[in-house]
Amino acid sequence: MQTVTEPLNATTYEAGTRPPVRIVHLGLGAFHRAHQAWYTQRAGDGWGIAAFTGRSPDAAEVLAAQDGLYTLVVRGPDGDSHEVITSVVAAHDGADLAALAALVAQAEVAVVTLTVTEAGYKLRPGNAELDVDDPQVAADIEALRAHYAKDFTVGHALGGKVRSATARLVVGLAARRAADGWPIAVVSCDNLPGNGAAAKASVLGFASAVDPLLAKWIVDNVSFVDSSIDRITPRTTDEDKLAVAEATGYADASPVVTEPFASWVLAGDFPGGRPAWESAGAVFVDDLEAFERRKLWLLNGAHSLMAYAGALRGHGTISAALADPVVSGWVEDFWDAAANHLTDPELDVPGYRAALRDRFANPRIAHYLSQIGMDGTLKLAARAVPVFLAERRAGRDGVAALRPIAAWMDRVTEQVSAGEHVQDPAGPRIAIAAGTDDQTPALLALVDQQLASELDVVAALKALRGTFKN
Ligand SMILES: NC(=O)c1ccc[n+]([C@@H]2O[C@H](COP(=O)([O-])OP(=O)(O)OC[C@H]3O[C@@H](n4cnc5c(N)ncnc54)[C@H](O)[C@@H]3O)[C@@H](O)[C@H]2O)c1
Ligand SMILES: O=P(O)(O)OC[C@@H](O)[C@@H](O)[C@H](O)[C@H](O)CO
Repeated sequence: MQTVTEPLNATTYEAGTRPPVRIVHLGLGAFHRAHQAWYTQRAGDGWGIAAFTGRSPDAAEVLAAQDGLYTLVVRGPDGDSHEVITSVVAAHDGADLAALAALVAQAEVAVVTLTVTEAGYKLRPGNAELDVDDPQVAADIEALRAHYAKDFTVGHALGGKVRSATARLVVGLAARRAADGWPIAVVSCDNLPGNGAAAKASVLGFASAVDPLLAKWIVDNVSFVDSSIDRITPRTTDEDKLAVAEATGYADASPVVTEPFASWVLAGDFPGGRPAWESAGAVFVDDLEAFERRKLWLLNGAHSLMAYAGALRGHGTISAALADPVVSGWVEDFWDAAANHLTDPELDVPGYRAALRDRFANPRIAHYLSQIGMDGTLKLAARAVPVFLAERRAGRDGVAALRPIAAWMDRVTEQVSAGEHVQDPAGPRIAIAAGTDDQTPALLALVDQQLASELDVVAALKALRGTFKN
C-alpha cells in the first residue's frame, strides 16, 4: 500500500510539455475523460483539450485545481491499472461563454466534441428539430437574440443566461465566424441515433432563430461528424478516490473509473484536421449506421432493460442484474430480436454479444441501474422502439423489445407511488400519466406518441406489466 503524500497537479506530477488547445469539449463528465481524452492522449500528436462543464462549475473547479490532470483507473475483472491523463489542458465552467467564444474563435481549434447527454440536445421526438416549446430553449433563444446585436461575438454579456449546450456552442461558432470563419468539426459523443445530425439540428435550431446568415455559415463551414462511442464508465465514488490514493500515492480529487474495453467509430469530415485517433484504435468509416445500431440496440438497449427490470427485481447494478437468470434470459430474448436486424457479417453479432456478456458481468465495475435508468423516455425511443418496429415489419410480435418499455412503466409507476423523483425531461408528465386510470397508453405516449394509439401494442404492454417481480 502506498502512503499518500501529495495532491495531483502539474507541480507534483511530471506531465511533460502540455499540448496547445486544439479541441474544445462541452460536457466535462466521466465519459469524456475515459474516452475522447484517453484517445487523444494515446494519439500523442499534440492536441490539447479545453473542456467545459454542462450544468455546474464544480467539475471544472476540481479539475482546474489539478491543472487538468486526473487518474484514469482501468478496472478489469482481475485488477486495476492507473494512468494519469494529461490531454485536458484547461477546465472551465460551461457558463463562461467568454472563454468558450475566445477558444472556438481560434484558428488552431479544429474540433468540438460533445457529451451533454441525450436530453442536452433539446430536440423534439425524432431528433430532427429543436424543441422551441421547451422553456429553457425559449429562454436561451431570447437571451441570444437580446445580445446578438451587441457583444455576442465575445460572449461576455451572456454569462449564465444561456444554459443549453448547443446554444452555447452557437455563441462560440458566431465568434469563429466573426474572427475569420475557418471551418471546424463538431463531433457528438452522446448515445443518440444519428448523433451528428441531431447535433446539427439542435445547433441550427438556435442559430436560425437568431440570425439566418449565421445558420447559413454553419451549414457551409461546420462538419457534424457521426460517432458511435463505447466505454462503460460509471460515476466515480468516494471509495474509488481512496483506492486511487492508496494505489498511486496521489490524492486525486477527480479520478475516473472505466472498463478495459474502448471503441470509437466515426464518420464525417474534419476540415481543420484532427488527432490521429486511429493510431489509438478509433475506426473511420463512410457510413456509421450499422455500427451505431449494433451498439445502441445491443449494449444500450440491454442496459435499459436491466435498469428497469433489474431494479424491479431488487438489483442495484448491471453485474447483479445480469447474474439473475430471469433477467439474463430477457436480455438474450431482446438480443435475439435485435440481431434479426443486424445481419451484416461485418458486425459479428455473436462475437459482440459474447463480449457484452463479459463486460456486463465485470463485478468490479459498479454501474448503478439508477444512473442508466435516467431519462428513460428518450433512451427507450432510441434503444427499444426501433427494435420493436423492425420486428413488427418482419411479421413478428416484437414482445422481447416491448419488455424494456413495460419494465420502465412498472418502475416509474413504483417510483411515483413512493414519492421518488423520476429523473427525466418528461418527469412531471410521467407523474401525471402514472396517476391516470389507464396508465399504459398515457406512459407510452411519452416514449412514442404513435404507438400509444395502437391498441394491440398497448394490449401487449399491459400483458407484460406486473410480470417482472415473479
Ligand atoms: N458513461 C458512459 O458509460 C457513457 C458511454 C458512452 C456514451 N456516454 C455519453 O456521455 C454522456 C455523459 O455521460 P457521463 O458518464 O460523462 O456523465 P456525467 O454525469 O459524468 O457527465 C455529464 C456531463 O454532461 C453535462 N450535462 C448533463 N445534463 C446536461 C444537459 N441537459 N445539458 C447540458 N449538459 C448536460 C454534465 O454537467 C456533465 O458535464 C451520456 O449521457 C452519454 O450520452 C456515456
Ligand atoms: O450514458 P447514457 O446515460 O446515455 O446511458 C447509460 C449507459 O447505457 C451508457 O452509459 C453505457 O454504459 C455506454 O453507452 C457504454 O458505452
